[in-house]
Parts: sequence; structure tokens; C-alpha cells
Amino acid sequence: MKLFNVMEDVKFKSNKPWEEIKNTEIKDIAYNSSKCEDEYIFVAIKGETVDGHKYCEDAYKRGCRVFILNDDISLGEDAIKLFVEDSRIALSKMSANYFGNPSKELKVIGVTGTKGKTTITNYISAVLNSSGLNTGVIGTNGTFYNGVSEKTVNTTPESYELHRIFRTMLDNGVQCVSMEVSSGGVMMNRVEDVDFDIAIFSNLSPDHIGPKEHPTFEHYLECKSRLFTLAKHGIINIDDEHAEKIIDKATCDVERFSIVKDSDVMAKNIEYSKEIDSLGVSFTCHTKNEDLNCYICSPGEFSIYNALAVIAVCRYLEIDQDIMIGSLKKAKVNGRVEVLPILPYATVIVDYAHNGVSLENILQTLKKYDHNRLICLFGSVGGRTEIRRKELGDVAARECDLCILTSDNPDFEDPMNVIRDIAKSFEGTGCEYIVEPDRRVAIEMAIEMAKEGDMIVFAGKGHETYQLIKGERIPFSEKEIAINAAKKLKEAAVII
Ligand SMILES: CC(=O)N[C@H]1[C@@H](OP(=O)(O)OP(=O)(O)OC[C@H]2O[C@@H](n3ccc(=O)[nH]c3=O)[C@H](O)[C@@H]2O)O[C@H](CO)[C@@H](O)[C@@H]1O[C@H](C)C(=O)N[C@@H](C)C(=O)N[C@H](CCC(=O)O)C(=O)O
Ligand SMILES: Nc1ncnc2c1ncn2[C@@H]1O[C@H](COP(=O)(O)OP(=O)(O)OP(=O)(O)O)[C@@H](O)[C@H]1O
Repeated sequence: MKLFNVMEDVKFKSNKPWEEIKNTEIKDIAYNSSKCEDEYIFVAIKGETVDGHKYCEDAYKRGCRVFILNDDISLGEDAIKLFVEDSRIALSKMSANYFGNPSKELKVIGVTGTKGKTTITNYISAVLNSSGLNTGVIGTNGTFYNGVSEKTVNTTPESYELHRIFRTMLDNGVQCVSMEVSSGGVMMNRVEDVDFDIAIFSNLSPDHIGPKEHPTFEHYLECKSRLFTLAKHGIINIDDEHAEKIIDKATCDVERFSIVKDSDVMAKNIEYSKEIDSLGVSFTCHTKNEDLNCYICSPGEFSIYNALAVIAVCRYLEIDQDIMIGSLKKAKVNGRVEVLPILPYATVIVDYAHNGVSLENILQTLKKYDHNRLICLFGSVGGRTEIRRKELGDVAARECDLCILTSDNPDFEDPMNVIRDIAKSFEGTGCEYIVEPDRRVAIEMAIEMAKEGDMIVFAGKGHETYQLIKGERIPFSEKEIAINAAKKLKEAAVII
């Protein structure tokens, strides 16, 4: 490909004459020097940890001769230096050009918000795939299309990866992509050149504020709002207190959903239902034209919000209503409020809640269903802020009857250190707690101690299949351990 085509619509200044730039052939783009080869363009990014300009020499030694730079650096005479204002913005445009702007040929649905992104994107893909629209997913759980999956480092991949994934999906017959748009992804200009058809806002609460993330809550909100200037159609939860600010910034047309306010898509007649292998909610979805009876097999009010967002997408894309209702009924997401039907007398749930807000949400939701004891098994990630530990501890001590404090990705920190921090929240509360730093033993203990009507939540790991210990991801499957523990009980004839 000609450098000229890759640089279309990118503003730059250069150390070389236009004729030379115009005719230069390039093979690919890299923003990590270790990926560079002959005829590659190296994009030097000033990162959060290091300055990519430091690696230009490494890229040069590997055969790279075209450099996208913010600052001048000394390189061989034959190096073509293209100076841009912001290399992440340039990388985004260049990647879209290099892969032939695949997002323009796909229907791209972006979901943003503090909570619900993974759930909503997966529900959308389940419903659209059932209706015959081949739909891929990009998010925290990885990339999925046509039964193929790929792990991703970030919830919203770097722009180069993103356009590469779009291209692969498009070449393999994918028509729609349902993707998570993290605020970090927006902040780092990863989605700047994605042609979004629909943008969804689920909710907003303080999160991702701190070093290397957002300096303030306003900045966090600003990044979430940006998505609604990149899309054609916005779908917004107006029950969230920040919705109006998002709507004010939006340049797309806006469709509103709600449980309490008059809106385009509304839930009424809400009823909670509990079976041994599922927790769900039924509701009437009210729109200007009709009332639809819907059910979603995930508990609580937040599941209704997630479902309303999906229904609004289906309305916009004119998806058959019966197909939509039928597949919403069955839609499940790996590790998100997932009920394991392993004990005939108690409800066992695996969930990804790993901060105070989401743990409070899931625990309060579960309390609305008939139950005996509410038991929560959880820990908190090592080497990070103590605030998260306190928030998790406070919520669990307030909402539960019994907690089992254990490890959750301790990494380089002693798990007992983290547990001691969490345990402080239980002092002077009526909530009992047990300490078991080995998460496997803790899970087995929880299964063994379950009594008739108990609800047991394993919080924090969700879809993860590892435990991060001293920088290494050690294979760890919470579900498998729980299933085997229940099987052992059965074999020992404790369960008849
Ligand atoms: C703090 C942060 O956001 N880091 C992200 C960022 O890395 P960075 O800019 O810090 O990279 P760096 O390590 O400083 O390196 C700078 C440059 O030097 C290059 N380099 C480095 C070493 C070398 O030998 N050669 C070389 O060329 C690097 O490739 C890079 O281009 O850019 C990378 C590529 O896009 C991301 O993978 C990386 O995400 C890290 C893993 C991360 O944890 N990010 C979090 C904060 C994040 O983005 N989370 C959101 C979800 C949370 C939310 O809702 O906001 C997400 O979308 O995942
Ligand atoms: N709409 C919602 N509002 C509040 N909480 C939710 C909502 N949907 C799901 N949750 C809760 O938050 C947890 C995380 O949900 P999900 O993974 O869908 O959100 P996310 O936005 O992708 O989160 P993260 O940024 O942590 O990956 C779920 O396991 C559930 O407990």
C-alpha cells in the first residue's frame, strides 16, 4: 500500500519532499517497536508508562523507515519523519485507512456506561444473531464472531487492533458489531474513526478516576459523552442522573428508555421470578405503538434496563418482535449473574461484581427474591487502592448474613493483607465472616455449608479463568470448582 493512502486525512509536516512520501510503499503499521519489520510505519506514542519515541531507534534497526512523531528525534538520513499533533489520533485515522474503513460497511453498535456494557453487548449479539444478522462482539470478555474467539488486552482495543478486527469480521461475513466503548478507550482516541450507527448509554457512577485514568468525574463523563458525537442514533437511559448531560452533548438523534419516566421505550408491570436454575424478571415493554410481554432470565431492576437498551436497538434495526422476545428470554452472559444449577436446595450465582457499586447492586437485587441466608464469597485485587476494599467490605457487611473473605487476583500482595483490609468493615456489624485465603477451599466450603433457601454469590471473578498470582495467570475456574464440590456432596449422599 502507498504511504500516501494510509495518510489520507491525517495532517502532518515532514522532513522529506512530497514526491518521496507519495511514492513510498508500506507493508503495515506498528505502534510497538518489537512488531516492526522492513517497510513498516512506526507510530511513536507518548504512553502512560514510557515514551514511544524512545523506541524509534529499535524500530529503525528492525528495518522501519517511516516514523509518525510528536517530537523530533535523531535517526538515519533515510528516515521519513512525519510530524503530527497527536500520534494516537493519527494512528486511529491511519488504521481505518489501512484496513479500508471496514466500520463504514458494518452496522456498529457501541455501548458505554459504568455498568452493563458486557451484558448489553452480549444480549444484542444473541438477539441479532437469532434474527439472522451475523453479529460479532468486542469487549472485556474478548472478541467473538462465527464461533471464533480472540482474547483482547483492553475492553476497547487500540485503534489499530479495532480496525483489524472489523476487517476480519467483515471479510468473514459479519454484518453487525456490538462493542463495548470504555471511557479509557475514548480518552485514548481508540474509537475516533469508528463509524457508529448506534450508541447506548447504560448508567454512570464514579469509577476509573485516578492515576493513568480520568483526573476527575467530569472528565470521565466527558469521555462517555463523546461517543454520542460519533454515532448516528443514541439510546439513553434517562433514569440515570447524568443522562441529561449526555443528551446535551449528543449530536445524534436520541431515543430514551426508562422504568419510571415517560419515554420512547418503557418497562411496566415488573415481576420478579425465581427458579432453582434461574432468577428472572418479567415486564411489559411499552412503546408508542404497542405493549410487549417480555422476560429476561437475569435478576433485578438493572436487568430490565439492560433489556430495554436491547429492545430499543431491535426497534431501530426493525428486528422481528417474536424473535427478539424469544431470544431475550434465553440470553445469558458468561459470569454475569450466572446461576449454577448445582444444588437442588440453594441458589448459587457467579458474578463479576468487583467494586462497591456493582456488589451493592447485585446483593440488593438478590435480596428482593425469597431467600434464607444471603452469603457472599469475595476478595479484592492485590496491589491496588484500599478504597475499593473498604467499599466492598462495607457493602457486603451491610447486605449479607454471612461472608467468606478470600483471594481475588492477589498478584504480588499477600492475600491476607487484602483480607485484613476488607475485614475492618465487619467490626461492630452483625454480619458474620469466615477467612479462607485459598479461593478453591473457600468455594468448596461455601457449597458444603449451603442450607435450604440460601443464596450464595461468588463475586469478582465472573468470566475470568485464572487467578493472578505474582504476575502469573494461574488457571482457575470458579464454576468448575463449584460444580465438582456439589458433585462430591452428591457422591457422599449428602444430597439425596
Ligand atoms: C494505562 C493505559 O491505559 N495503558 C494503555 C496504553 O498503554 P501506554 O500508552 O501506557 O503504553 P506504554 O507502556 O506507556 O508505551 C508507550 C508506547 O511505547 C511503545 N513501546 C513500548 C515498549 C517497547 O519496547 N517498544 C514500544 O514501542 C508501546 O507500544 C506504546 O505505544 O495503550 C495501550 C494500547 O492501547 C493499552 O493496551 C494500555 O492499556 C493498559 C493495558 C490498561 O490497563 N488500560 C486500562 C486503563 C484501560 O484502558 N482500561 C479500559 C477499561 C476501563 C474503562 O472503562 O475505562 C479498556 O478499554 O481496557
Ligand atoms: N445495567 C446495569 N446496572 C448496574 N449494574 C449492572 C448492570 N448490568 C450488569 N450489572 C452488574 O455489574 C456487573 C458487571 O456487568 P457488566 O460486565 O455487564 O458491566 P461492564 O460495564 O462491562 O463492567 P466492567 O467495566 O466492570 O467490565 C454484573 O455482573 C452485574 O452484577
